[in-house]
Amino acid sequence: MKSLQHTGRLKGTLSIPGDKSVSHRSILFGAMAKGVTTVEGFLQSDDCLSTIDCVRKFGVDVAVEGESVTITSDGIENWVEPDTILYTGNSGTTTRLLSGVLASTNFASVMIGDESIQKRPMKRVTDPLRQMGADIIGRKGGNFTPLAIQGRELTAIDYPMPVASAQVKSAILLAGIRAEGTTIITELEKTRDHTEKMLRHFGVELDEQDKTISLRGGQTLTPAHIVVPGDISSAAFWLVAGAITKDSEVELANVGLNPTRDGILEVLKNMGADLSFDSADSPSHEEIGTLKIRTSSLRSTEIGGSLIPRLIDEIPIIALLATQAEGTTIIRDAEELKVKETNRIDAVVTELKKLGADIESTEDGMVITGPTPLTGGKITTYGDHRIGMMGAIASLLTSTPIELDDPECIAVSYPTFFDHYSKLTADSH
Ligand SMILES: O=C(O)C1=C[C@@H](OP(=O)(O)O)[C@@H](O)[C@H](O)C1
Ligand SMILES: C=C(OP(=O)(O)O)C(=O)O
Repeated sequence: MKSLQHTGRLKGTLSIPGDKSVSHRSILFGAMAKGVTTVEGFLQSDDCLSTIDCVRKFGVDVAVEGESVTITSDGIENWVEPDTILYTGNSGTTTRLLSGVLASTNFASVMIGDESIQKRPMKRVTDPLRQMGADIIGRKGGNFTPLAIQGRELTAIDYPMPVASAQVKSAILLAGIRAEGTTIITELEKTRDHTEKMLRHFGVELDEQDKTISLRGGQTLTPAHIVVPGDISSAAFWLVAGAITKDSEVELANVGLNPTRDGILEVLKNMGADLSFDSADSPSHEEIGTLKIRTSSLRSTEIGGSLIPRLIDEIPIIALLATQAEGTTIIRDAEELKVKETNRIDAVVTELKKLGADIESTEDGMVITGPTPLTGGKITTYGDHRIGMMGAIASLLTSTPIELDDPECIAVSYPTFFDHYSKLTADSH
C-alpha cells in the first residue's frame, strides 16, 4: 500500500530510463549472436531481468553493471538445453519473443510466467510458429502457458497477420532467421519496429515495403553495441502529469522518438497541449530527443485506427488526460487492451470512475467526458504497472490522497518511478 497526494506544481528535468522493448531485444539478440554484445542505457526492470534470467539458462553469460550490460555468447547454434523451467514473470514480450527463438533451437524447453501471463493469449504466436513446423504444446491447444517447445528445423511462411502486434511479428521474424526460405509478414497495422531496426544493427538483412517485411532464412547475427533510448511509454506519464498539473513545466531528456511509438505526442498536440521537442543526435540505431511540457488548456479528441498501435501502452494515462479535457474523447479500435497485464479497458474505467471521472467502456475502447474534478481513494492496480502509474499521476489532481494497493508492480517497467515523482514534486512553489 502507498499513499500519494500533491497539491503544488511540477517542476524539473528527468532523464527517462531505458526503453523496455529495446532492452528486451538487446539481451535476446545479443544472446543469439556469437561473440560479445555491449548495451548501454539498459532498463533494469523486473520484465527485462526476466529476459536475462531466461537467456542465462542457455549458457549465455550476461554481466549487468547498472545500466551497462555485457552479453557473451557462443551463438544460438551452441546454446545448451536449459535444465530447469524458463520463468518469464509478468512479461508478455519475453514469453512471445522467446517462443519464436526457441522454436528453431535443437533442444526442448518449457516456459511459464506469473498469474497474469498464464491468462494472456499465446495462440497468436503458436499458430504461425506451428505453420512454420514448430513443435509446441500448451494449455487449451497451445493458447496458454506453460508452453513446451521442442526446437526443430523450420520452414518460412508468408503470413498476413490477423492482429496488430509487434510481439507476434517479432516472434515470427526471430523464428524466420533460422528457417529454410524467406519469411514474409504483412501487418494489419504498422506496429513498433524495434525488432527490424535492431536486427539490421546486428547485420541481418530484411526488406520492408509498406506493411510487408521479408526476411531470408539462414542468416546469423553479428555482435553489436546498443544504446537503449529512454522509454516514451514511461515519459508519457510525466507528459500527462505536466499538462494537467497547475503551473507546471517538465523537461524530459533522452526520450526515444521512434515514429512507430510516438502516438502520445500526436494526441497531446491534437488536444492542444503546450508541448515542444528538440531532437538530439542519435547515439545508436533509434532516434532520441528532449520533450518539454507545460500546464495546458486541453480539448477532447478521437483516437483510433493506425494510431492505436503507436500508443497502445499509453491508453490508461491518456484516459486520465481526457478527464481533464473539455468535451468528449473517444478511444476506439483498442480491443487489444483486453489482453494486456489485465483487461485495461475494464481496469481504467472502474478505477477512474471511483475517482469521479465521467468515463464509460465500449466494445473496443472508452468514452470520456471532461473536465471533471477528481477525488482521492483506493486504486486497485490489478498487479498492472500501467494502472498503478495512472493512479499515482491522478494523485497530482485529487482533493484527498490516492492509495495504491500494489505499488511494487510498477517495477515491471519503471523501477525509479517514485523517485521521479518525488523529484518533480519537490519544488512546489
Ligand atoms: O513488442 C513489444 O516490445 C511490445 C509490444 C506491445 O504488445 P503487443 O505486441 O501485444 O501489441 C506492447 O503492448 C508491449 O508493451 C511491448
Ligand atoms: C503490455 C505490456 O508489456 P508485456 O506485453 O511485455 O507484458 C506493457 O508494458 O504495457
